Amino acid sequence: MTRTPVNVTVTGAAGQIGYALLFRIASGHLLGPDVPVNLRLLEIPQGLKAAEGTAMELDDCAFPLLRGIEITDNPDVGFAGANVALLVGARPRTKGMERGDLLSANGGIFKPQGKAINDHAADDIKVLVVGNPANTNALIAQAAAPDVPAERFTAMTRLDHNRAISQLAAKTGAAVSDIKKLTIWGNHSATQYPDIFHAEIAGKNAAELVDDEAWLADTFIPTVAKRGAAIIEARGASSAASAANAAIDHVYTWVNGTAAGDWTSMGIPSDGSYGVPEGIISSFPVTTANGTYEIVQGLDINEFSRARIDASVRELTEERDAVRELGLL
Ligand SMILES: NC(=O)C1=CN([C@@H]2O[C@H](COP(=O)(O)OP(=O)(O)OC[C@H]3O[C@@H](n4cnc5c(N)ncnc54)[C@H](O)[C@@H]3O)[C@@H](O)[C@H]2O)C=CC1
Ligand SMILES: O=C([O-])CC(=O)C(=O)O
Repeated sequence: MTRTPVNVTVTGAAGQIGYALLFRIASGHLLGPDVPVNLRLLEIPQGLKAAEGTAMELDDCAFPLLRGIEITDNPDVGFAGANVALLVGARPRTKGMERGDLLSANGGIFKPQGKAINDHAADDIKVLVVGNPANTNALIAQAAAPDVPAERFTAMTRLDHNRAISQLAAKTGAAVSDIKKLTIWGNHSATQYPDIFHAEIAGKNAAELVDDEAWLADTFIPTVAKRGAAIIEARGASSAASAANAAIDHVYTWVNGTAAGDWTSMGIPSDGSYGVPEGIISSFPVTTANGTYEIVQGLDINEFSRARIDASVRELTEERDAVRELGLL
């Protein structure tokens, strides 16, 4: 049986994450090795020529699963019939820009894109926002799409999740594949909280194995939370291949499910679980199955974790209030 191709829209397709992402989508890593895809590349007019160049290279790979590529600067065209949308293009913070300016500039991108998704995407649309500030950009897009179920709008904290697993593996000498049930809570920002209290290393509790709260507070958490800045410092550009890899992981897991005995981290609209105000897009531990996700319930949150979750959630509510004042919600 030939499968109907899945329409995948990528915004910011000519950027550095786009370049690391598109070839992996086309080779079957986003959805699976038997799922054909149509790519829609959405760029601003200045990015169209570079996107055309990338499309030429995609052609040159002769990917068996790639059934078509469309390039546009019109969101209504870019999201038409989209089943999966990866919102990567965003306005970066430039010198002298205040947070309010950044939120306002991104509102100008994510509000119209949310509306275009509302009006033109397929009924089963799944949205991942990568462009920063990812959680609040996802909230802006979601608010502009009242006809799409809110839970289809997600923000990427999978890069933080993967970074945390890697740091924990390095500290304990464990294999990455032995680490399960790690959680990123809150915002994709320096306030995020990587939580190892429920994590397991080869079946044993990670926090008990590490048994070093000073390392947790002074090394692990800041290393994970500030890894983006450290990459910029070292590379002279922000994380691109690892961000693209995390976007692939996020969507693959959402569509294909978490493994038994494990969970992942996704920025999702809060339902009020764990005292996180309903509606804000915050990272939680989630399990996925059949294209849907559920927050892992019943975890015991100790004082150490509570203070850090609350601090990151406070930042998210401040961002929500700021974009509300700007008329973006
Ligand atoms: N959530 C996460 O974990 C991570 C998020 N990021 C964020 O991802 C975003 C993209 O990063 P890069 O690819 O490195 O940036 P980049 O600057 O290389 O590329 C961004 C692309 O977006 C395009 N663009 C801008 N406005 C657009 C619009 N309205 N519609 C369509 N395209 C538009 C630009 O023309 C450019 O080609 C940034 O906001 C970055 O901070 C980066 C790493 C990790
Ligand atoms: O820090 C940045 O600008 C890019 C980013 O989000 C990350 O690497 O986590």
